[in-house]
Amino acid sequence: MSNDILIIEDDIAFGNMLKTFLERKGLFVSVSSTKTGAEKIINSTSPALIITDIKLPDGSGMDILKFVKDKYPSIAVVLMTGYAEVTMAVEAIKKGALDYISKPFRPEELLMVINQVLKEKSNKKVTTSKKNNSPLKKTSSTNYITGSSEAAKKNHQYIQLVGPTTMSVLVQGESGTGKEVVAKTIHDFSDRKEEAFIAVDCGAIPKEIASSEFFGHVKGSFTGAINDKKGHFEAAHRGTLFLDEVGNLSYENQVQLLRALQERRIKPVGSNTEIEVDVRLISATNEDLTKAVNEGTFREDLYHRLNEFSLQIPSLNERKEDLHLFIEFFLEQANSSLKKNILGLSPEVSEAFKNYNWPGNLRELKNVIKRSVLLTQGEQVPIDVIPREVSSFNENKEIKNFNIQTSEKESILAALKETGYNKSKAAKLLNITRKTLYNKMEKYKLDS
Ligand SMILES: Nc1ncnc2c1ncn2[C@@H]1O[C@H](COP(=O)(O)OP(=O)(O)OP(=O)(O)O)[C@@H](O)[C@H]1O
Repeated sequence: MSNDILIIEDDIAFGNMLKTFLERKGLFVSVSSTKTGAEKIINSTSPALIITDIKLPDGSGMDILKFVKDKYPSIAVVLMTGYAEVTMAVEAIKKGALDYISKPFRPEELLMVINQVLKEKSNKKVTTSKKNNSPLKKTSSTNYITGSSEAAKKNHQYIQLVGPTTMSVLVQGESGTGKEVVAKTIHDFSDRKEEAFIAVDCGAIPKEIASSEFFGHVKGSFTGAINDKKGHFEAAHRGTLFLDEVGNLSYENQVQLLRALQERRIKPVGSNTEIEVDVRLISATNEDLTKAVNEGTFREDLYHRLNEFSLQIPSLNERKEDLHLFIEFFLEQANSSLKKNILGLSPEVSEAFKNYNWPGNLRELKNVIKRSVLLTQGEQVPIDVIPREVSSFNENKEIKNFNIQTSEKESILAALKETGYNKSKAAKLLNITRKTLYNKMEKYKLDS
């Protein structure tokens, strides 16, 4: 596969501007303004990375994502989203997009995302391509911080307890909450830590080639099997196999997986010889597997086999006490990778971060911090470099649930009264920014 980039953007001038900028940085770029044109380019050149707008004249970025995930799962997709489309971007990430970038953005920001994605692609978990037999890689060891919230402390305790056992662990949580990091930490607490930790993205494996991916194949066993290939089970022998997005496995693949786990033996496709494997299994899912079991799409026996111990990772919104720790940690990481020395967030940014609901969880926080560090000139991250969806989250939010007041106006009045007309305190009580409070007071003609 090439290192080419395909930009899909219906604003032709903008697409060409990005192309010129990226080509000056030494990248090979093609541009398409339609979905149909883009699909032709993908079929003929198989780029490494696709950057697509969400709205296209003959379809959407989500269609492109689906097309790529079905046909070329190893191509990375990044979405360019408008301000109002963030929820869709988060949905896209759940469906396999690697990242999104909110418009308007500066070309340097896009370049940073591209470099990050291309770097991650080369170290990333084992995803499979129909075209090339990518070598199995160990994922690099990750830096892990525990957090100080009750939920974080409890989970850490569980990780330490279950780590040294051979129990299968099912890690559940929303996308970007750190499930893979938790899986790697469990591995690091086990006496398998010197052996391989093989991470497999089950959502990226087409079901037709899943058995060859898991169990390997011998040369000539099917068209395209030009060499013997080791499967993930063999690669993880004596170590840990991490199955991410396990709920995405087809029913047939679930049966094969269960058999391998029960018998502790696998047979590569086209071979007559069985191989013994000793693998500790950790799986992750961001969907409710019990629901899938009830609906009959996920095998109950496999579910129990995977779930000898389960961990529920809270969303970032549910662990806001940990936010400052992660901010500091990601800030330090960004400073060191971008060779900058940003000391912290300005008070406005701190406030905005606290109020925002972080639908993409830790991954979103890490990305937002990295981009902000890149764009910050002074010592503190100013409000104008953070994405609009974060800085103005509250402005669009209806004020709800403050005590039992019925209308927004009544809620504001009650909060003002309660705080002796101290606007900062009232805004805090209402969970909005001071600026929003002023706007709302003006709207309702409340004296300040
Ligand atoms: N405890 C932690 N300490 C430090 N960094 C973390 C921690 N948890 C997660 N991260 C960082 O947050 C990002 C998302 O984490 P990770 O990929 O593990 O999430 P995930 O839940 O597996 O996501 P997905 O469901 O999309 O596969 C990664 O860049 C990771 O390094």
